[in-house]
Amino acid sequence: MEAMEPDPAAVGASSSPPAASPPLQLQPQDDDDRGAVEVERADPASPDRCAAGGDPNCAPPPSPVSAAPQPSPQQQPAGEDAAASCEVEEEEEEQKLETEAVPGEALCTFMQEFGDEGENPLVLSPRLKEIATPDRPAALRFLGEKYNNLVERYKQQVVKCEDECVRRYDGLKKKYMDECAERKHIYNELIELRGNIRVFCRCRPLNSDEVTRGCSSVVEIKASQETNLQFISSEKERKTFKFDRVFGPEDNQEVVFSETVPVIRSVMEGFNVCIFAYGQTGTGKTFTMEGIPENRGVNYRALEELFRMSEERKTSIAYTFSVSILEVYNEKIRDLLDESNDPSKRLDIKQSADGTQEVPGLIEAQIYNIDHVWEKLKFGARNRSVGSTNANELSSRSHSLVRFTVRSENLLTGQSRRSHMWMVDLAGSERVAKTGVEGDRLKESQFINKSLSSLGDVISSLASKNSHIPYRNSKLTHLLQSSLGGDCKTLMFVQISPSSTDSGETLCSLNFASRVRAVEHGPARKQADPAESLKLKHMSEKLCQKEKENAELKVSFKSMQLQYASREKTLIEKRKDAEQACKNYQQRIRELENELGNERKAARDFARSSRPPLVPMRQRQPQGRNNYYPPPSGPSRPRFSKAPTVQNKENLPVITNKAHLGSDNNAVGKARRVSLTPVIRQIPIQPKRRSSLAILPSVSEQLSVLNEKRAASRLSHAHMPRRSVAAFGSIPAEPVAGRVTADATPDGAKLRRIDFGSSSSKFTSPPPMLGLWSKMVVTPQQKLGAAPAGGGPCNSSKLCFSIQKRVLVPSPSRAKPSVPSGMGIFNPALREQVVVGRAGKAVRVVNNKRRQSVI
Ligand SMILES: Nc1ncnc2c1ncn2[C@@H]1O[C@H](COP(=O)(O)OP(=O)(O)OP(=O)(O)O)[C@@H](O)[C@H]1O
Repeated sequence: MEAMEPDPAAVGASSSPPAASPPLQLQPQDDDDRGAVEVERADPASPDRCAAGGDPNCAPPPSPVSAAPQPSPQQQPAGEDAAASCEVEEEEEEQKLETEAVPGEALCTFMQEFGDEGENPLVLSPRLKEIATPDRPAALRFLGEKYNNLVERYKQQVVKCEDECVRRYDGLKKKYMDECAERKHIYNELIELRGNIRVFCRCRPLNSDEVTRGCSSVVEIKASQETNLQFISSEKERKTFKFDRVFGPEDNQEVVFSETVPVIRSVMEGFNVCIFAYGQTGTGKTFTMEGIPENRGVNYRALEELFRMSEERKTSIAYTFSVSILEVYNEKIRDLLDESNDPSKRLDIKQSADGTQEVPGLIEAQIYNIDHVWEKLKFGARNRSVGSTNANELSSRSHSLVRFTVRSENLLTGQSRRSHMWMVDLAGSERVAKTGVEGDRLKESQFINKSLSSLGDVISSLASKNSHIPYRNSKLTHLLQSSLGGDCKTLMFVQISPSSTDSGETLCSLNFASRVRAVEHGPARKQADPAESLKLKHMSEKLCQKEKENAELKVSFKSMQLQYASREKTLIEKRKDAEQACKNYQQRIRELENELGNERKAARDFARSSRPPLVPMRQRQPQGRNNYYPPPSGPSRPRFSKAPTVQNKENLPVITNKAHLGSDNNAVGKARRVSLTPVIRQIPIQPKRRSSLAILPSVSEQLSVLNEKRAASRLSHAHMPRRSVAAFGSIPAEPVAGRVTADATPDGAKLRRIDFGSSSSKFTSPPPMLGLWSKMVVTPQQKLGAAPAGGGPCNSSKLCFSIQKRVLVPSPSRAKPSVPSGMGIFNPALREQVVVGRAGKAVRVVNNKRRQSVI
């Protein structure tokens, strides 16, 4: 037989199993096996403990033959005694026996087969019997290792699966919770939209008395179905009721409150809320609403929650709370916070302006913290009418109502709200016969049943949407009017007993609750503070008024806009016309200026050619000092607006009337320094001028006017530059007073013949200087009334006057008139002379003989 060397790696691997998995302790299948296991335990470090087959770390176990130490002849002691040689022989014999009895081939085959194919040790374990006894321990060790590895692998797989399962479970659970929350949220929204009264059903546990009596439960509530309840009317018959939430006997106060809290929170948002408990006597109405000191009910927890919320929101909303507690006992309202407990005090229900029911005179106590409110609740509970009945030791004999008022003011918007939360613990419906009441208790029961019956009627009417709801049939329904059919959120607890002895009442209560649940009273709405509402009402009225005014103003504004638009259009057109006219005028002015320039030029030329002779030398001033020149004989004479005043001259000559009128012309020579030379000044041409020739006085008028104005006489154009401009600048195109000729000169010489041609009617200003000058030179015959050749006597004299006004040098104010009115005409000395100009005391005359001279 070929000896098998032990593989150190296989040995190491087999000798050190994973720490996490203790080696499987195999139970021996029979005595042989047990012996093998014992061998295994006795020699744990045996090199035979190796794996083979599929395990690469395991090599086939060494053959027992090869593994067994072979005693060499040299190792044997020579000359030992007989006993020692005997022992050795025995050992050798045993080893020989073992080697011969256990062939290692079967084990190797087993291991190979198992290692190659066998995954499941149990499949091959029956083959252990085929293996000879000496090989069994090794086979068992091998199998044990295999088991251990497998178990380890399974364990890892299980852990992995567990992790996976936990993860999936958590995900599914979260999804489920989310779905539930979503469903509840949607359902609540639906309920709010439909305005249903929410109904929670709570079933109390069987009490000790019922248990003792062996009463069974007629109610079945499945934990998985939170909204369903099954009423077992008989063994075969079950009736299912559906409510918004069903609480079983095991549900405690916290669970109940956690479902109630969303409704309670609404009161902080400004909704009116009403929570009431209904049910047979002794079913736990007071327990749910008030609770017991060690296990508080909805009232106390709700107020606690409201105070907590107010504290949480105090930065944005300021809340104030007040509480009123009353009871309806035998159809009378009693104020439970009234310390005087005056029985004569009568309280009644009145409808307020905003349509809600109020109890005037009801005490409304301000509360500031939860301890304070708890005191008030305790005080009210102490005053409540309770009595003992067969059904309940402390049976409520009245309907108890706690009204919690929340006033809020939004600190950011200033909006105020006032909302109520009613918490009602109704008296229990009871069967008189069952409760065994009489006397006062019987009377109480009758009142209780009557008011509960009224409540049932109201609910029925609401459910069937009757037009008339009999709220006023009882104090209870009248008080709860706005809660049952109004715009508040209503929550009803229907309390039931599970006992089979109360099955009739339980069924009644469940039917009633189902009807209540079907009532739709429209969606709730937020309540405003009545004072605030009044203020808002006034404001809205004012707003309406203002809106009306605004609308009227808008209409008038629109019409005005239209008016302005049309006026603007007209004005624009007018302005365009005016601009056009102005342009025309300017064009015309330019034309006239050109004409004037031409005429001036012609006049200058003409004057140069036909200048009148000067006066004799003796009468003339020295040439160097005489600055007087006769006026030009034509329109080319330069324009002047202001002649130098006489006052500005030195050696003002004093010309007396005598001198002036005398025949001696020497006196005239003294006015030598008076300059009559006109100052040339460019005067802008004004387009629009009034015609000075439009109205001219007659000769007599001229003279009188001249006398009157003589004291302040100045050249008219000096004072009225516009007139002078008009006189010299505006030349009518058409002759104003017929064709003007210069035939009226003393010698009949024709100075100038002016034909104005056509002209605009707007330019009917005085004729130009040329024309005027021709008029100025008047013959004595003309003075005496002869009609001039051009325009007749009147026109001639007018022209003369005009020319005097415009051309004459202004005389100083102190100077006396040089020519008295009319004197020049009738004085024989001056008959031949015609005054044509005056400068102070100097008078320019035209002499028949000398033509022109200065006196
Ligand atoms: N869910 C509950 N868990 C434990 N005990 C309860 C529960 N409900 C009611 N009880 C107990 O049942 C008894 C009667 O309850 P309770 O006085 O509240 O009934 P009730 O409906 O108010 O009766 P009544 O109409 O006569 O006033 C009390 O002792 C109360 O502790």
